[in-house]
Amino acid sequence: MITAHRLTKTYGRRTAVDNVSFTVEPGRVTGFLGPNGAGKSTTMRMVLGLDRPTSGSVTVNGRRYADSPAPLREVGALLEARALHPGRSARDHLRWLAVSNGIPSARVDEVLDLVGLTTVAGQRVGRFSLGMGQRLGIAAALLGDPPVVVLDEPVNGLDPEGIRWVRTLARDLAAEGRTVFVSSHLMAEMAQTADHLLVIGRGRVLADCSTADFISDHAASYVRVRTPQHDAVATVLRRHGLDVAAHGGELRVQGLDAAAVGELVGHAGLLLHELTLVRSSLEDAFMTLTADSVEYAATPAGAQR
Ligand SMILES: Nc1ncnc2c1ncn2[C@@H]1O[C@H](COP(=O)(O)OP(=O)(O)OP(=O)(O)O)[C@@H](O)[C@H]1O
Repeated sequence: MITAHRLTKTYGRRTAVDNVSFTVEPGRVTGFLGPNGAGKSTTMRMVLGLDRPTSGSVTVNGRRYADSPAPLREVGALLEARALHPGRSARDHLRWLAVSNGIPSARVDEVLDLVGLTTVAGQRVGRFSLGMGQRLGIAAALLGDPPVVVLDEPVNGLDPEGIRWVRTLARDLAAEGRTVFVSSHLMAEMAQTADHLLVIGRGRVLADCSTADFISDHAASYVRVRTPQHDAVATVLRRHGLDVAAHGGELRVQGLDAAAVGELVGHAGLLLHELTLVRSSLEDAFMTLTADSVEYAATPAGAQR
């Protein structure tokens, strides 16, 4: 379990992480979501003792990571920046890590196999693609068979097969009872991987809830109505207290499900050409939630004046 209590990190006058409290529970995948610059990496670095909090604290299984006698056996981590010796082979890189952490070298071949790098284990890592580097980073994270796994943007640079592999791996690790904390700026990807979501923007927690609750709370829906009797239908629906907005040739209706909207229109003796429940995508929900906290927002062309 990872527990952060009023965790804060400032760099000069900039507050990267602002009074953040959360727990990451074992046995499930917790997705750590936020737009670029939200403070995800800084938080993860503090979890791993690589950055010192300005105030507040964070513990892993009840103690600070820096106080752990065998860190690699306690927490496995993949961080965004890769620090690899380019001339070393993948196997040598892992062997070196294993030896320096008192892990039997037989474990090296196990993790190479687990991440699908066995056939290229003798190649120099300097020639690895981004995706192979990510796999090697994950192999290193799993070397100590740790109960807590922290992955910062693990799907960066992976192809669709690789992305699916990371998703399955994260879920398998959680199913084994481990604490799995995975960051991403991709909402849709996280929705498929994580059981629980921690969403941050500008260093603050915006949501801390199950993925299912996030979807039902934030992914708005409306009923699309197409009718040749546009104005009459809008009047009837509004008279029943529904929120009706005209968009081009369609009406967007909120407040009742599609069947109930259809019945109201039918009872009024009016015609319907289309009745569809439209859900906004999760990506839209995430953008709406974090809109005020995006560090580098593009201004739509023409909106500058
Ligand atoms: N070493 C540092 N010195 C100064 N500012 C920093 C430092 N590290 C991070 N920041 C700032 O802190 C804020 C949070 O950065 P962080 O990298 O944690 O965000 P992030 O959510 O991981 O974003 P990304 O997905 O872009 O990596 C940003 O405004 C960033 O510019």
